[in-house]
Amino acid sequence: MSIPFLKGHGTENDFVIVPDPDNALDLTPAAVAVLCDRRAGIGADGVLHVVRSAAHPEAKGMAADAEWFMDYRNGDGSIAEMCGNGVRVFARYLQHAGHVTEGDLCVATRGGVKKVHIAEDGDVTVGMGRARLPEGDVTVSVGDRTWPARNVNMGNPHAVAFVADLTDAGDLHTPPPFSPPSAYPEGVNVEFVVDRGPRHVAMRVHERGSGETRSCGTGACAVAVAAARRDGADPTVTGTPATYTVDVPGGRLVITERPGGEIEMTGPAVIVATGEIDAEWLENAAR
Ligand SMILES: N[C@@H](CCC[C@H](N)C(=O)O)C(=O)O
Repeated sequence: MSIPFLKGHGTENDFVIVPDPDNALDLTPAAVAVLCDRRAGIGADGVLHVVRSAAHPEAKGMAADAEWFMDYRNGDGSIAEMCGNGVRVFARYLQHAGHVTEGDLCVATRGGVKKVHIAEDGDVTVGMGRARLPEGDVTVSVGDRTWPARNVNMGNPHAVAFVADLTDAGDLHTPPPFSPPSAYPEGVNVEFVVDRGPRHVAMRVHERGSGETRSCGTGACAVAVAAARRDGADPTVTGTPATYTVDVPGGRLVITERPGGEIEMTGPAVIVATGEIDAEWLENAAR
């Protein structure tokens, strides 16, 4: 028996996409981890499990507003509240599969219903909601160097540190330690950021549950908000939108914070392959 899958990415944040409209698959954390394994499996930063909202216990309540639920999983099998690049790739999959056409649609996520726009030029824009900026001093470290970090919550937690050079972040193979240890009881995504020009920054990220990735959409939004506040821009106070260009190792994202605080993220989303997973292999490998 085989399980259809697709492979896609958004600014090289890559995903195995598993269409499962009726939520019939038992996609255990171990199964997700082997699918994402870059040597023993297909390889990806995470899995986008595509389920009809009405068929998923966590999404039933959103079914009237969004037909499809993005059941996102990190590469280690853990669950995250939200994945910004994932939503763009999810929308591209829905278009690829003929479930939607260009234009506006809604996607249910654990972070609520997200409005998406698929543009003619190939870019996909997602309404990411508002950022929360919990108070509290946090630091992140690499080796014997430590930086203050801004706490930004985009539905999932981020610690944003401005550094002099992106190589300061080291190899990012392991999660950068943060302090105080109680700051993120459920772990955190850590972004290291440098300035590239006016309202233009570049970042690297260590993602909770996936390691260093080539891009993180929620991370880019957190970085844009942290940079705006550092630069004295707060659209929720001034009523003037703030747009930041955020370069990631895998490409470029454009983030706009609107006067009401709503954040929009625009970037590419690509389907690169379709295939079949050997169900017997998956069952054995995930034991
Ligand atoms: N790559 C994602 C974020 C995925 C979730 C994250 N690793 C977490 O655990 O919070 C994005 O594009 O936002």
